[in-house]
Amino acid sequence: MFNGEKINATEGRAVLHVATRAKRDQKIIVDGKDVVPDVWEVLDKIKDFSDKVRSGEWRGVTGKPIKNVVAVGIGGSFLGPLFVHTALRTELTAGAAAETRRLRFLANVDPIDVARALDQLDREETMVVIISKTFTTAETMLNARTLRTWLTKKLGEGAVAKHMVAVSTNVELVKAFGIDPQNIFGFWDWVGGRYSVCSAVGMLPLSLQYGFDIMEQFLLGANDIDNHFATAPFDSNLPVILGLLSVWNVSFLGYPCRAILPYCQALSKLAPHIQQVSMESNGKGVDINGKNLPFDSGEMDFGEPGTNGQHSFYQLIHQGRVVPCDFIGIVRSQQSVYLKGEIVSNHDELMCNFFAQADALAYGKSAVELRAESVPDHLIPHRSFTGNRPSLSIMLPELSAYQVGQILSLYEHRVAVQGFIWGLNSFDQWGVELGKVLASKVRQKMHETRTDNRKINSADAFNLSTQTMINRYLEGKDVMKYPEPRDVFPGDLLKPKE
Ligand SMILES: O=P(O)(O)OC[C@H]1O[C@H](O)[C@H](O)[C@@H](O)[C@@H]1O
Repeated sequence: MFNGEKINATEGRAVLHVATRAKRDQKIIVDGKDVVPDVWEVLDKIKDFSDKVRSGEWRGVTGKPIKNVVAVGIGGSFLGPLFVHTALRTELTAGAAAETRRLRFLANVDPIDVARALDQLDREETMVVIISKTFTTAETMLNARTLRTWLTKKLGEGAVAKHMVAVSTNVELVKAFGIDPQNIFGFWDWVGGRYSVCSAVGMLPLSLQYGFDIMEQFLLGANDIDNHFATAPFDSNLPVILGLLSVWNVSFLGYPCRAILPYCQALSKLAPHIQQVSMESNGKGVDINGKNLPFDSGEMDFGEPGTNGQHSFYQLIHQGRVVPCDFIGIVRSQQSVYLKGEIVSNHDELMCNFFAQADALAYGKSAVELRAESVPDHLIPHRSFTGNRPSLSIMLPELSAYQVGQILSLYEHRVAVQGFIWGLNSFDQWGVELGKVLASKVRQKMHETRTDNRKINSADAFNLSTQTMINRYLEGKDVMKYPEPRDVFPGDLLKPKE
């Protein structure tokens, strides 16, 4: 991976997200060329651009400074940046740097997400960053067209140059969309979408919100774990140890789930991000050579911050199925509350739970202990805990941009280790294609039926259940035939004043 070899064999690509956070003086070679200067050319451009926007030198088309950013993207062009943004919002330095600025994300093609992303935003003070590696993803492109209309309807066509920028590897399509080539922030096909948060995908919107200097700390944290992964002996190499533990739990003990349980609200979007990193990478049916795997690969990830999860699904984890858990705790919290009269601070209280849960899973509670507590015999089976349930705990000294970069890199490399051991390609994602193709067919038929004012029939060649479902959907619409497009935004309906 680090040598720039094309280990993503099915797409003929190198896998070098580590280059996106390389230090200026590192050398990383792809096809005989050092790519680190290219990485820094884009990072320097991001610094320059974000400084201009944040200082108010860059203004919107009506002369107002830009205060809000809407980042439009989905999958890897959304989850990583959302994770980092959520992690930094309440960190004191980052929070102060963001002042009154707002960063929103628009991922889903659902118009409800449009309404929520745009709620309360003044177009004159808003910049839209379209993030798409391919610039062909259907959801992102419709959302990009939607926001272009939202801007130009009120501010005129000139708004695009001042209020829309893009992050993509596909410069030609971005230009065709109408975005000024100067306002394109590039990256490369050797950065996988789900591994792209350290490229312009994350660095541009997050630098606009927090400033480049803070985001550079995030890159340094990721780079620190990259170096550790590349150089530390296996018996003290964190991604290797974590990856081996996962393979042991999944393939040897037969526990295919993993719960990611940060005792830190700022890490509430870690699990959704790692779901993509892990499940899109290692959820494969064949090995690197295309042969059926003789075992189930991948793990099913889910998670919620502690202590919320304790009051929800921990019941199953303690007494039902065995689910290996990752507990993540922080020594010094981003925020502090300590009330008079309480015996511990609020963060200590949170961490007491962090320590308690791992113990409860490991040691459980036996019938003997329950009897000693005078629990009635008939309740003893219900109140017993088997113990011997695996978990691991990671504790970080604090959670600032640097540690956020460390956690990101730790999980990315752990997933790669698992994929290497399972012998599969962790860097392609052919499994997402079929649904996209079928959605295109449905889109075409939906257009035809609603234009021709007719229902789906057997000639449309859907299976009977899909045909029935689509027709039931069409019956429920106010009008079958399409009304004239109105360019009305859900946000407009929510906020008629603007
Ligand atoms: O960045 P984009 O090209 O728009 O891709 C966004 C997402 O789309 C696909 O469905 C892939 O499965 C993801 O890996 C990718 O992150």
